[in-house]
Amino acid sequence: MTGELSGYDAVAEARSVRNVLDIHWSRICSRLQAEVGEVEYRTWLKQISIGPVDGDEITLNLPTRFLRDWVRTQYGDRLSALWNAELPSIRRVELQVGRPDPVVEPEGASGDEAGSADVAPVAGTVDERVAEARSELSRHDLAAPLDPRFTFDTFVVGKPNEFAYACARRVAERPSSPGFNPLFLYGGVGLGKTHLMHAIGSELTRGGKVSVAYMSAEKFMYRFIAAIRSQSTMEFKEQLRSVDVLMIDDLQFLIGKDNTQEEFFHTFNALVDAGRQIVVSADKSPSDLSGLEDRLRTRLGCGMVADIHATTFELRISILESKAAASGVPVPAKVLEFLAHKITSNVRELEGALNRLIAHANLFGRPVTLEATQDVLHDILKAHDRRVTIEEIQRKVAEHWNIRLTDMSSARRARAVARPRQVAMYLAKQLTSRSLPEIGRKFGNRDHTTVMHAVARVTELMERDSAFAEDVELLRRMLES
Ligand SMILES: Nc1ncnc2c1ncn2[C@@H]1O[C@H](COP(=O)(O)OP(=O)(O)OP(=O)(O)O)[C@@H](O)[C@H]1O
Repeated sequence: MTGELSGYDAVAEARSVRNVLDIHWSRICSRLQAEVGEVEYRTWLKQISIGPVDGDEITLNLPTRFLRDWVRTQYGDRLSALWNAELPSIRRVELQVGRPDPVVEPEGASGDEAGSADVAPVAGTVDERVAEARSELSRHDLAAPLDPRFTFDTFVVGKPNEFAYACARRVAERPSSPGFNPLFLYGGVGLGKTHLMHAIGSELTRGGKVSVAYMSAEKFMYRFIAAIRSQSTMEFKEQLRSVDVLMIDDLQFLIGKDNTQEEFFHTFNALVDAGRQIVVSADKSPSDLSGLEDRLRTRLGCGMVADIHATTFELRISILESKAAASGVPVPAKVLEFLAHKITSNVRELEGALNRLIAHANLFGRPVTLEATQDVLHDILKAHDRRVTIEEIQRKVAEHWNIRLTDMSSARRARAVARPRQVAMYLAKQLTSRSLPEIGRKFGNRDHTTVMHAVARVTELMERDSAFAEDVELLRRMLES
């Protein structure tokens, strides 16, 4: 790679500005999907296409007037807020009845990067594009604003994230400490990387003495391309290199974007050499980010690398408890447990589900119950459907009554063990297509009549004892829905 971009590269990358809007839009769509659920999203929001940006306003098109009106009343504010969070220069969203903009092939684009996946064509002559880009660049702040909700206080710490949390705290207390620069946070989607970065930023800027620039890698690319188009790369570099702390989120986005990677590499070196702090997040560790330049990966890995592991049940419960308490709406422990069992993939989805429940409770003034939860979150829960296995049933039931998993197949007959075992057999009959003899075999080679007896006994007990019935019902819902 060379230090400067050729004119050809510059124009080619400049063409992707429109594509960058598409990228922002696809991120917004993912968020909306997580927030409102698959069904609502498909019914109302999927039909939106993005139109032009004019000043601080972006136009979104919908195919019919009815859809436009509905989306405007139901989601208008949320769409504006999400666009503003992605691109702070956008403050308003105009919803129109219309079709997507036709894509215009630019001059001189033939079989080059214009056809590649990350570069979409943009209309206009080079001069027009430069002028447009300049005004666009001047409208944007260097960095995205920090989200005041993402602080250390609101971050719930547990085993899976305690190391990353401790490293983030340390950087916020003493930036540029040896061994902690760069700080590289990595982990799966929605596990709190952005939250921790914003928390570091908020902590550091509190005194007003430290300048922090936080931006996503996409935004970094977008800014860089806009600078190239407006022939102001020097200003862009100077701006970036004047901050005390630079934080780049979702670095994996730069994979395959060689020119932007190169620019980032130079900025990175300039800042670290000047004793400034860098914080980077990605979905993988530096060594696993194949597609990033080797020298960049090496530099990224030479400070502190901290991973955020997948959440545990305990952490999910703590997060839900904390978010429910902050909302002021009482949410029964059983509902929190249910959610923490069902939605295990990422915290964003978990939070989205809880938010929907709370919004529903507020809107209709009804208490949150397990039944309401099943109803309101029907689509989300369905997306988390899985085939239930007997082993899973045994594990959940053993956990629930706090007995050893081996007791599911042991010969012990004490009631504390025998009753949960009967419940597990009952659930195996209800939730799987296994035959009675097959179920018996999984429970320490028991006879099919033992399973029949267990099913009858549990059914009878459920009729007599409502607390017991509720327990079994909760387990069934957790395993099944
Ligand atoms: N430990 C936690 N305590 C409280 N909230 C959390 C925690 N972990 C994640 N969250 C919340 O979950 C949501 C998603 O987190 P965040 O955006 O930080 O994830 P991410 O790891 O950056 O995801 P992505 O890979 O999509 O960029 C945020 O609203 C965040 O506040």
